[in-house]
Amino acid sequence: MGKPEFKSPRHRNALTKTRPLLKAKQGPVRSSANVRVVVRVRPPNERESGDNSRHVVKIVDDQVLIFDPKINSQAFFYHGVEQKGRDLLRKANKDLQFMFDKVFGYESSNAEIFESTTKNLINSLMDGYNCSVFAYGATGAGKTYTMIGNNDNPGITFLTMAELFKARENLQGERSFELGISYIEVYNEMVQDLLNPGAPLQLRDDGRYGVMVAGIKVHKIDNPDELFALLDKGNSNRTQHPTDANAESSRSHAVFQVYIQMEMKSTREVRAAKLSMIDLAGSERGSVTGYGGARFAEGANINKSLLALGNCINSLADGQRYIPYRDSKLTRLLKDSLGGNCQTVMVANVSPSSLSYDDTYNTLKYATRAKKIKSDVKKNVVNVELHVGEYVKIVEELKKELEKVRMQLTEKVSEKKVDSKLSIQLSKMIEDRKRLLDRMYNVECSENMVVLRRQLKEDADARLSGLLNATPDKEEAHRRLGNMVSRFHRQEDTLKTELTEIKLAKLDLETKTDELARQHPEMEKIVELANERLISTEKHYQVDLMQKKCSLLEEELKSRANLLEKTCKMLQSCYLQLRGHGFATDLMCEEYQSLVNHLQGRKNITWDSPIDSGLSSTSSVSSTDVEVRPPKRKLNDENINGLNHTFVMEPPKPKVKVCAEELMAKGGIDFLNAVITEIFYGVVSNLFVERNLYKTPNAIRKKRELCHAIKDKRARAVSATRVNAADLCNYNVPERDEFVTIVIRVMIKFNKSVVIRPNTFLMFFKNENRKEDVEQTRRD
Ligand SMILES: Nc1ncnc2c1ncn2[C@@H]1O[C@H](COP(=O)(O)OP(=O)(O)OP(=O)(O)O)[C@@H](O)[C@H]1O
Repeated sequence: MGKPEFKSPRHRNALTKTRPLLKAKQGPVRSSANVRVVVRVRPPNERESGDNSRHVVKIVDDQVLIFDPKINSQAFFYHGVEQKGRDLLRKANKDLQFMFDKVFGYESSNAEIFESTTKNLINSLMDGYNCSVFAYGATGAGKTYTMIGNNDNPGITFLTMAELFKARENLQGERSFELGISYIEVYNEMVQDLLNPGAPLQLRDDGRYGVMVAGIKVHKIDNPDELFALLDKGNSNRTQHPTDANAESSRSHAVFQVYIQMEMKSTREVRAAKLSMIDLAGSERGSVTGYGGARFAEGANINKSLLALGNCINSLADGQRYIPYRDSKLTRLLKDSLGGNCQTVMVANVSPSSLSYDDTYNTLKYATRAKKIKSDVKKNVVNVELHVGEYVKIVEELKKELEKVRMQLTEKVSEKKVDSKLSIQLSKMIEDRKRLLDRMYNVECSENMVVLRRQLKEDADARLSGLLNATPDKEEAHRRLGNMVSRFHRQEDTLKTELTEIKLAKLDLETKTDELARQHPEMEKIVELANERLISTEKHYQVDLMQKKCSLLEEELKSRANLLEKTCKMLQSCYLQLRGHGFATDLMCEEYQSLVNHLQGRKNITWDSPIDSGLSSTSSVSSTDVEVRPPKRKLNDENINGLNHTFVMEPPKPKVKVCAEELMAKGGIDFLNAVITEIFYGVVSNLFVERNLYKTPNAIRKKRELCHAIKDKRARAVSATRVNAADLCNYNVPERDEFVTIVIRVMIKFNKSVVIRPNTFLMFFKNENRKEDVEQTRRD
């Protein structure tokens, strides 16, 4: 499609204004554009070629013509003398110059007209702009010839439609087309469907689509043949009557409309455009028609509508707000084409002959006025069809979305049901676990109490065995206690079995609960919470159980304390009586004293052997073993009054004497070292604890040092090849007396006497003060 040949500055402006619109992607985009006006001067017909007429239109160039130009007339002679002035008897030439967008002369073909007018409209149509072309002119001026033409010279309607199909073919890859046509005529102010002749149709104003022909049928066309067939059909139905001016005069205004809908395949943008091609009825003066009656009325109506058209054009050209479209059916129909949303081309057809002087003059005047009309052009990108299409699509999508949401909702609901089921299941499991826990606690309580009672009964039986002689009473008591113990045992067994079952069931439920949480992570938190609660409850039960056991033991302790008190009182009484009567043996006294010591929390210290005389020598240390005895204290009679008084008794003889050599013989030097080291390590720790030394920072430091020293020793001992007891003195003990105490405690703890050679022992006491102590001890 070629570039439009706009030459006038005005139309160049119009073009530059219009071009960006064509590139616009989204619509509607508005702009104003002038009506493009071209004038076609048809060749004079036979009648006009006679002597009685002259040419009143002179085409200067392709845009300018002169109406009624001055004629270089032959010399005017008066009385044989050539006169300088004009012939005053003749009418003066108007010699009016008209300028149009294009002026076509006699030789111009319809194809040329098409090239300069409607061909460019195809681009606009493809961009979604409404376009209209109407042929204006007097009867016989060549309107129908221009619009319809003939077989040899098809009119611009055919050519435009052919171009439209060509464009459709070119653009079919990128967009889909739908084409429809309607063909109507306005005859005597009645609208007829030329493709389906019948009753007159009514015009309706539609707020959205403008003026609509009610009941008009739009024929879908797919190819040019269909179109041309319909066009032929419509033309044949058009009202024609011969007039003086035209033997085949069209007595109606014919409106051929093409509806184009395009959908962009890539963007799915829908564009719609309407092309209106109007062949107006010819204007004529009543005097010209030469007819009266029906033809005259017909002409009057034509003139009326054309007059209304002229008024509309004038109003539009003057920029008035009110345009009298409603004055005629024709102007109502052309409302869109003239001042509406339309790119309009007006082809003004004129006869060159002076026989149509006034008609031509009027046509040229109207055409000039029409040039001033500015139409409000907008691209129909977003149009009804698009909305409908979009809405259908949106509705479809919304339906899908709704369905999806419904599905999700259903799933959610079912999920919620599952959740609810799971919750119920979980709650039941947790309740069961709680019930089991309660039962377990009760059974465990019973079992613990039974065990404790059974143990107490066994203790009682043991005590009883020591207290009673082998008498029937003892046997009876023993039998009774034995029965009770047996009963407790049975109860224990039953309870233990029950407890095992409960624990298994509880474990099973716990596993199930954990499994449930694993399968349904959303339940994990709930399960975790429930577990924590159950654990808390279980701990609470355990504490409760311990308290019960403590209570029972406390009662037992009280009972035993009571028993012990009675026993001690009785023992003391017996002992004192025996002693008073001189029946108390040494052993008895010793045991009594041991008991008293025991009750006081004191322990005996057993020394290996008496220190021999050699120990008196401070300068030399004999190699003889020594037994260090605690100072022997005399029985203090003043202190005999109660057990809480101290009795000084001979320490019992050591039961076992194991010398270092024996230890070595048993396990070797390493074993001896290990034993001693471990003993020391443990004893040191215990010592500090027992003496509450750990409470002071100084003691803690000492303990640490001591422990480190022992550790070092242990480390050294492992690698030592030869160690003896003398190495004991090498310990870096901060305070010697502490160390002495340690050694003593080792002996007590193991209930053994470690034979320490005097020289070894004395090495600890190099200090003179300590040596004195030792000597004093030895003396004692
Ligand atoms: N450019 C032209 N070249 C040759 N013949 C033409 C041309 N224009 C018109 N004619 C002829 O002039 C006659 C009248 O033309 P036409 O029927 O097109 O006039 P009209 O304006 O439609 O008249 P009416 O309004 O009465 O229908 C026709 O016979 C037509 O063939």
